[in-house]
Amino acid sequence: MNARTARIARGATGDRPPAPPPALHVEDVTVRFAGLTALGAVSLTVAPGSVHALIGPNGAGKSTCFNVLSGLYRPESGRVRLGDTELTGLAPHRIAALGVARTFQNIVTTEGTVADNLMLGRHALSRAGFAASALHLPRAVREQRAHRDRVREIAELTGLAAHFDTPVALLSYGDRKRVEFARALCLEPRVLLLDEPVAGMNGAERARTAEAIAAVRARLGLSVLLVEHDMGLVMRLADEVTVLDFGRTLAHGSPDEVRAHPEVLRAYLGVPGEDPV
Ligand SMILES: Nc1ncnc2c1ncn2[C@@H]1O[C@H](COP(=O)(O)OP(=O)(O)OP(=O)(O)O)[C@@H](O)[C@H]1O
Repeated sequence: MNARTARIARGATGDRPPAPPPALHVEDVTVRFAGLTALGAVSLTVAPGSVHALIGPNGAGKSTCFNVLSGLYRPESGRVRLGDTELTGLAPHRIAALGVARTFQNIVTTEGTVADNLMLGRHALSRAGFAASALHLPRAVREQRAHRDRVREIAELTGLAAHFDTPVALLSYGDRKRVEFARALCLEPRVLLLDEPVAGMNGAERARTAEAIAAVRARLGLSVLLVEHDMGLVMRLADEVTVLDFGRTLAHGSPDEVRAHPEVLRAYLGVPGEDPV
């Protein structure tokens, strides 16, 4: 295990507070689908260590923006940068390796225990190699143990410790969705893209997930870009909010500024002067 892997296996934080991640810059990004402008010169910056929410009505372009950031779509024009590192046009696994991890709206986890699923999230960080692991060489055994310790810490941070050895198929919907969240964290990202993390959850599950996001942000110091329709959650967690509508930036500011913005009220409710939250 080299020094970097050892640090990651121990945990990104160690005893010292984590170094702040670089800012994530989206600059004038345009994506078109057969003439439809899904994103028209959209710009936003996720400040280091902040929670930035991306909101907007259905079809506004939020998922398209996530797909550009995670490398699934290549923009027609514009750039994405993590600090000085160009992410535009890189393959998804390269972007993940540079520290930008994402979750998806739909649950994909159905097999294995919570621990198994979180260990899968460590795969990209594993240095020992298949042969060394299969032969149980001491180096590989040490690395596996360090990864498992870290995975247990992440399970604690995300409220999954009690379910660590439980098959995911036996978990509630909310817990399974939180396994996806925890698995993305197992990559030790510097920026986490959360796509509707509480969609379909009941009130108690939403509260647990909101707590987990706040805990992760406070303890790991990473930046979060959050797409979510639950305005209560957005207003509670976000430092900054960008509002998209028909692929354009409608408003940007603090949750309070955005909540009072007349264009936002119009886009959400079709009437001025009412609160969307
Ligand atoms: N692969 C695609 N091919 C064609 N059109 C697409 C594609 N993906 C998205 N669009 C269109 O681009 C626009 C933006 O869609 P997008 O899914 O990004 O919106 P959204 O804000 O994420 O919506 P929702 O809240 O419903 O998920 C929509 O008009 C959508 O129909």
